Amino acid sequence: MPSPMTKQNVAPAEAVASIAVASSPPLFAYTPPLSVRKKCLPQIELDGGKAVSWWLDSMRASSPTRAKTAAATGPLADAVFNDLSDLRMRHPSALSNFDQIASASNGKQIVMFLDYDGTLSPIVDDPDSAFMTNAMRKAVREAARNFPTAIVSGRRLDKVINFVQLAELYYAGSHGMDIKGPEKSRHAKSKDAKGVLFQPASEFLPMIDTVHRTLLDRTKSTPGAKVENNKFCASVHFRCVDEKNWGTLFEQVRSVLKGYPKLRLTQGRKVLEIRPTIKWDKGKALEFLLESLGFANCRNVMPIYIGDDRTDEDAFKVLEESGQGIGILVSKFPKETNATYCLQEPSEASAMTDEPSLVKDFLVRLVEWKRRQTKAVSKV
Ligand SMILES: O=P(O)(O)OC[C@H]1O[C@H](O[C@H]2O[C@H](CO)[C@@H](O)[C@H](O)[C@H]2O)[C@H](O)[C@@H](O)[C@@H]1O
Repeated sequence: MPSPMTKQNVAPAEAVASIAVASSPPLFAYTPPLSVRKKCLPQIELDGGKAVSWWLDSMRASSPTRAKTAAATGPLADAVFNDLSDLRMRHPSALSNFDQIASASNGKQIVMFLDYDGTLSPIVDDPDSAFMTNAMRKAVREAARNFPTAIVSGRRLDKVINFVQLAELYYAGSHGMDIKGPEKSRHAKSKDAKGVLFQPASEFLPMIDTVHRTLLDRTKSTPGAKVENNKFCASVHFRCVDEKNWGTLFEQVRSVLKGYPKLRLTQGRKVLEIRPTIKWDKGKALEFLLESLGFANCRNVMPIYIGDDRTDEDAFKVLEESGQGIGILVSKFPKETNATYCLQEPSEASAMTDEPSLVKDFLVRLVEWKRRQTKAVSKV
């Protein structure tokens, strides 16, 4: 059982130094497959030697709107396209292979974990306008009626609850550092799960608050930059910043972080994220929730995690390493991933179909399948 934050789960000074901004590659940046990187040695340093240029490359590659934007053009773009078919073979579509997922889940208790941005809501320019549709809300509500369901987000808890507006869910905000369960749960096996509340980074609250204010001030000269206070972490958005100013913005963020060795920098979709160095992430949150629900060391449980971002990889990795559960990556483009399946292969894509609507289709199908199973069992 993960314990509340103690001195032991704060990364030691050496570990902090090893992930200091100036000397490390980005943790959650889009990384082209090795075959691509080898072909592009002049553009991307494999030894991580030039940290700032590494970060800038990865800022350019984050959240591509077209595959070619991720890879620029020329040999890198060609190599990305050549790797596409290989990645598709390794991470097939969760919808086209639904029967496989259903048969693996047969007789097991599904526990559903859903990321928010880019999974339940489409990616939009303004983070405060990332609303989910009513149809998606209905699909999530139905999922929660049939399976224990948790939203695991980088957002602050109150904001993500406000977007989702469903009382019957478990929520893990701030990349899993702020966990809350429903007052009433029809699913919890363990009575501890009701109203579960866990904040492993609570001692960082004043620090993040100060850093948030300093970032607001330091980045105000960069047009389009947006700083978001996610309670136990802070986000600096560059989606609306002109690419020619990304270097300046990165330096502004780096200059603030220099004073805080207990914070680290990671990257999501067109966003730099400042987080405590504690060993806690979406993967740990998944383990914590499974345990709180009473499914620790349970062989007949099937956790399914759906997410689109680098931060979701921690959860995919936990599932992959435990050999139990299914990770589903939501992405139009090839990415290295620990997920087993993907949603939105090019064959599923159309101008009218965004990734979240495929997530909705998957949830609806899973609920229908579960209902059929329950009916069949009750007839016997
Ligand atoms: O873990 P998530 O629920 O996926 O949250 C990750 C970050 O999502 C939000 O930013 C992203 O979505 C925005 C709205 O579509 C978009 O404008 C931005 O570029 C994306 O990075 C959120 O604003 C961040 O605080 C979360 O950390």
